[in-house]
Amino acid sequence: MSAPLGRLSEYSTDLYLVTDTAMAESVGRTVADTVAQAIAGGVGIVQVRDKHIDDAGFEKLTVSVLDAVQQAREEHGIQTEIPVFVNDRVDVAARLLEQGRKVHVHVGQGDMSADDVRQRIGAEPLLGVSAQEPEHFERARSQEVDLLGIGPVYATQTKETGRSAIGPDGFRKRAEMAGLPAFAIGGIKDHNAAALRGTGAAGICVVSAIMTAPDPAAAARSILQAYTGENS
Ligand SMILES: Cc1ncc(COP(=O)(O)OP(=O)(O)O)c(N)n1
Ligand SMILES: Cc1ncsc1CCOP(=O)(O)O
Ligand SMILES: [Mg+2]
Repeated sequence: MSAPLGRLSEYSTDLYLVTDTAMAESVGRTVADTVAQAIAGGVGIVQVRDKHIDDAGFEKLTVSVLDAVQQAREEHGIQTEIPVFVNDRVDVAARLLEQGRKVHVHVGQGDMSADDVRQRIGAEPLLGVSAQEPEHFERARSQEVDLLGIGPVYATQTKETGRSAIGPDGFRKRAEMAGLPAFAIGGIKDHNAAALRGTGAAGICVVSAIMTAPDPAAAARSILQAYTGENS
């Protein structure tokens, strides 16, 4: 059984895009343009992830994504808010929040602890945590965590995770015991997304299959259709 969506229930959680600047640039696009197109294809949550730029560059990148999200929502008449998560950079998120920008935070097991992040950003922003093991789930449940990223579900070239792919069944088992909304991540494409339907996922997270796609809107639409089984 999947966990209730809690504070995520006001969002479209099925498809969560995690950005990669180098991937977007390799196909001649900006991250902001890619995000805008992906939203047209049905992406409902965005995370800004860039391991290479400094904090000032990351802050600028995040502002460009926030603006692109707003513009895309207006252009496509999307009423539902699309939350933008900051990957790892808690200081940047705190600065943006101080400026009145609405951002959320995602951290992994090797990053700042969820309790410390919460102290830094306050109660309102959403907080996501990467988790793989029962003890990670248990700890997250005792903290003010809103969602978990669980994976890699399939093999991925995007991140050196040091872990074997858990597959849809491995994800299902973990989502069942997680007790928090669980997002599947790692190697998810249109040809393997359907296997995650009915696994208790709150949604699926995608990086390369959208960031490098020639048409990010079409890629998002096709992954979403495969996952939900619904035609848009
Ligand atoms: C939704 C989501 N799930 C998992 C991750 C991975 O986070 P982490 O383990 O901290 O690795 P990096 O992304 O920081 O390399 C994620 N980013 N998002
Ligand atoms: C950030 C992250 N965390 C676990 S797998 C992964 C990368 C997933 O990228 P892709 O969708 O390109 O396989
Ligand atoms: Mg991290």
